[in-house]
This record gives sequence, C-alpha cells and structure tokens, in this order.
Amino acid sequence: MGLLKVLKTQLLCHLIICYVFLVSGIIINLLQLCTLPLWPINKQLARKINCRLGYSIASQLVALLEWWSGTECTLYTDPESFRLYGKENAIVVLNHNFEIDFMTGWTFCERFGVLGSSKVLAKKELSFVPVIGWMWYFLEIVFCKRKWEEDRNTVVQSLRNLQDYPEFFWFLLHCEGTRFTEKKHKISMEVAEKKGLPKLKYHLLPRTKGFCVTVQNLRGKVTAVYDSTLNFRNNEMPTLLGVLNGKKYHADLYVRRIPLDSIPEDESECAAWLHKLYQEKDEFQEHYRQTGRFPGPITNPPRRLWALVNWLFWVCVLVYPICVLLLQLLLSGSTFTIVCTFVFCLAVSAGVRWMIGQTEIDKGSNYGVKDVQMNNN
Ligand SMILES: CC/C=C\C/C=C\C/C=C\C/C=C\C/C=C\C/C=C\CCC(=O)SCCNC(=O)CCNC(=O)[C@H](O)C(C)(C)COP(=O)(O)OP(=O)(O)OC[C@H]1O[C@@H](n2cnc3c(N)ncnc32)[C@H](O)[C@@H]1OP(=O)(O)O
Ligand SMILES: CCCCCCCC/C=C\CCCCCCCC(=O)OC[C@@H](O)COP(=O)(O)O
Repeated sequence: MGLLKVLKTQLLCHLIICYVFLVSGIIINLLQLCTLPLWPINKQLARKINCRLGYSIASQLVALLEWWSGTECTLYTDPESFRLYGKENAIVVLNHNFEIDFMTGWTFCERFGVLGSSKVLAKKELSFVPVIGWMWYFLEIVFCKRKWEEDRNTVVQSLRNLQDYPEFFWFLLHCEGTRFTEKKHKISMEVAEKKGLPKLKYHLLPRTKGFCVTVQNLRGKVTAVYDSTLNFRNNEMPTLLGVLNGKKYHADLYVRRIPLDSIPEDESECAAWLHKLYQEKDEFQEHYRQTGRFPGPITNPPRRLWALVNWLFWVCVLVYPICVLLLQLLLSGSTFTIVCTFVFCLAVSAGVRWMIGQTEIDKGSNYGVKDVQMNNN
C-alpha cells in the first residue's frame, strides 16, 4: 500500500498519465472533427457520437479522481429527487470555490450517466485550451466573454440550440462568475451593500443575467434547477496536482431539486429569486462549517467501472508504442534526434503544466476585481 502511494507521486507516472490524456485527447478531437460532414445530414446522430467521444476524454479526469486518488464523493439529497437524477434535463447552480470543482461535478455526472452530454456556461478563454476546450466546441458548450453586451446574442442563440438536444443533460452555472478569493469577496460585498442586498459569507454575489437567460431559454426543455453546494472535508483546498500525486480528498455535495416551474418568469423577480437562493446556500455552508455535514439524508451513488475501463483502454493503446519509439530513438545513436526529442518532450510537459495552471485559483482572472474598479472610476 505504502509503495503504491510512493509510486503515485513519481514524475514518470505523471508523465505517462499526461501523455495518455494529451494523445488520446488529440485523437478524439480529430475524430470529432471527422463528424463535421455528418452535422448537416444527421445532426442528432452527430450529437450522440460527440457525446460518446467527449465522454472518452472527460472520464479520464473522473478516473483520475475516483480511481487514482481514491477521492470519495458523498451526496446529500432527498431520495425522491435522487430517483430523477440522470433522467431529466436540469440546470445545476454550483458554488465556485475549488480548483477541482469541475472534476467533482463531472464525477457526479458520470455516476448518473450524463457525463458525455454535460454542459456549462464557460468563460471564452477555456475554448482555447487544447483537448478540453476543443472537445467543448463539438459538445455545444455555451461560451461567454463575461461582457453582457457582447454575450447576450451568442449566449441566447447557443441556449436555444439546446432545445432539441437528443440526450439528457445537466447545464452547469457558476453564477458567481469567477472563483472565490478574499479580494473578490470583499469587492463583491461592497457591490452587495450598494445594491442593498444582504452580505454573503461564503459566496461572491451571484451575477443574475446568465441564470435568468438560461431559465428563460431552456424552459420547456429543462424540468428542474439542482441547487448544489460543494465542500471538502477537513477544510481541504484540493488541487489537480494533489489529485495527480494520488492525494485522497472527500467531497460533500448537497443538492436540492427545485422544479423549474416555481422560478419566476419576470427578469427582476428571477434575479431576486437567485439572490435569495445564494443566501440559503450561504446558510448551508455555515451549517457545514458548524457541524461538518450538510442537512438531509446521505445517498451515495456508487462509482462506475466505465471511466476506469476507458482509461485503461487508452493506456494499453498508447503506452506500448511510445516505449518502442523511445527505445528506437535511443538505439539510433543520433545525438541530434535524441536532443530534439528531449526538447519536444520538455515543450509538451510545459504545455500540460500550462493546462493544469488553468485550474489554479492563484493564476485566475481579474474578473470581479477589474470591472468594479472600472465602474468606480
Ligand atoms: C445530482 C448532482 C448534481 C450536481 C452535480 C454538479 C455539477 C455537475 C454539472 C455539470 C458539469 C458540467 C461541466 C463541468 C465542467 C467544467 C466546468 C468548468 C468551468 C467553467 C466555469 C466557468 O468558466 S465560470 C465563468 C463563466 N461563467 C459565468 O460567468 C456564469 C455566470 N455569469 C453570468 O451569468 C453573467 O451574468 C454573464 C457572464 C452572462 C454576463 O456577465 P457580465 O459581467 O458581463 O454582466 P452582469 O450583468 O452579469 O454583471 C454586471 C452586474 O454585476 C454587478 N457587479 C459588478 N461587479 C460585481 C461583482 N464584483 N460582484 C457581483 N456583482 C457585480 C454589476 O453591478 C451589474 O449589476 P446589474 O444589477 O446591473 O445586473
Ligand atoms: C487524466 C489526467 C490528465 C492530467 C492532465 C490534465 C491537464 C489539464 C486538463 C484540463 C485543464 C483545463 C480544465 C478547464 C476547466 C477549469 C474550470 C475552471 O475552474 O475555470 C475557471 C473559471 O470557471 C473561472 O475562472 P477565474 O476564476 O475567473 O479565473
């Protein structure tokens, strides 16, 4: 057991995992590209194929979390709602505090069978991230520049396109718009004060436009909002590098199913509804801080084997050829070729490190800091 723990911290293992992710990801991106001619002929088939291809990429990160790091995911929700998860379209409203909340979200998607079709309102910058950003293009992910005047039309159009989506999907909204930092929290609470809204302790003030427009445009297609509040045990702040090193975390997710019909249609009422929801979420976080758990019964959805099987498949397909290639290179005796290969590997490692950097809060955007300063000027 101890040996396995040490093995998981070894650079060579990380290089192999990243190599498999990158190469399989690029192969899948190319396969997704091949589905382009199918879109005008049979759009629904093209979408279904892309869901399966997307699954093959996203589930590798799920496998890393579930099987490599052994992270546990506990769900607090009522059994009646539980029965509907994965069997309807839903809008998921989730707090945005953690570097791996996207992986945790994906893990719950996997457990309820909606991983390939899961959607998010994501910042535009993520569409340029190799593998994941490119995959998202084919999964009809909705991107925003976080500048409402520029986003309005594209976001509405992308949401409308989902009206005839052929698979059940969860549409994720981080209404805070950016990850929690002390600085962003302080500024957003100044905004709350100016607007006469109650202060939040654990959340940034939610941005309401994206939520209202999503509810408006997915009405009739989506049946519920899943109000989801995530936390990690022992005040842990998990990181992707921690997961890669095999560190085990314990995620707790509290989900309340709210029928979409109960959400006001009028925009200002809808915005007020969301502000109230975040005040409730804040209370749930306070409850967690005080008691170490969320309210409600625990129902643990089991991890499924598919993510692991998919990962092992790619490991088997890709590790042998790279070993043969490296051996042939070493045996070739050409210093130039060996140096070039070494430099190439270094460049690729730097690229993967940059991708991991996209998940790091320290390297996050100035959104929620800059705009207020500009508004104040
Ligand atoms: C059973 C299991 C259940 C659940 C399982 C959990 C999850 C699984 C589900 C799905 C998984 C799917 C995918 C997961 C994979 C990957 C996800 C990864 C990450 C991507 C996430 C992101 O990229 S987050 C960033 C992008 N997204 C968003 O920003 C969304 C939220 N934002 C909005 O909705 C915005 O409204 C907007 C982006 C549409 C537009 O933003 P903009 O800033 O231009 O305009 P706004 O009008 O909203 O803002 C101006 C108003 O805000 C006030 N203001 C100013 N400064 C601040 C401040 N600092 N804080 C708060 N408010 C501020 C300002 O005064 C304006 O007020 P008005 O009154 O005039 O509106
Ligand atoms: C199988 C294991 C492979 C290991 C190698 C992994 C390489 C990295 C993979 C993917 C990196 C890109 C993931 C993108 C998802 C990040 C989501 C996110 O949290 O974005 C932040 C955004 O909401 C708000 O940004 P800011 O807080 O405003 O800034």
